Amino acid sequence: MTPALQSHAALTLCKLAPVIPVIVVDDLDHAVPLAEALVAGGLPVLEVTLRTPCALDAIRAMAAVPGARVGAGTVLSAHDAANAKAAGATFAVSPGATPALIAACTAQGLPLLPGAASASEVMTLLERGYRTLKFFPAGPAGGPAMLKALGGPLPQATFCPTGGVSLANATDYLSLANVACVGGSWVAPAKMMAAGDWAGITELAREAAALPR
Ligand SMILES: O=C[C@H](O)COP(=O)(O)O
Ligand SMILES: CC(=O)C(=O)O
Repeated sequence: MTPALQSHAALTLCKLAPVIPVIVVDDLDHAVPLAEALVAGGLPVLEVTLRTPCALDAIRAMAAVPGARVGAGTVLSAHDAANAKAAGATFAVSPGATPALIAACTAQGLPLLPGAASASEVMTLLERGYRTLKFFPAGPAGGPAMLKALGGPLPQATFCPTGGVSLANATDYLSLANVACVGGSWVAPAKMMAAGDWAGITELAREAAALPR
């Protein structure tokens, strides 16, 4: 799958909802109820970070939840990409990008949303054929002002800013012409997951899904 087709697939996913939840699953038992709660609230695209031992099993379980579009986050290597694909991930997200990761996702037909935080990184990914990018870490890298500035010379790149995005500032990003959606962990807080507050998470998802863009 060429990078151009990967970016097309990633953009389609980004357009499904204003927010992609960035999820850290510590307890496999949380995976299915969490996915159900987020989908019920209107957030079907879910990024499960490969940061915990049960992340791949969580992806496997969540991929079976009706309406869920489950991808892997923190995909750093060809090995991660292969594991994510085997677990049923339909897309991969990375904080940056490397030639090895790009080659693996291209070979395996796994749409990659690669991270970039500077004009040179964006230009390098555009050169490789990627037009849908993650802007990471969005807040520390300059926030909405930085993205707006990148949009001047590089309007062909569309972003999913992630890192320091919240309900309070999401609209500042979503109102930009070069932003398709935002990513954030605020819709799946560890405390609410530990408490099994799935109704509360559905409410957070509803608020996020209603954000204008
Ligand atoms: O590494 C962080 C993830 O990209 C999510 O960031 P966040 O917790 O600020 O939403
Ligand atoms: C932070 C990030 O980009 C990721 O975990 O994929």
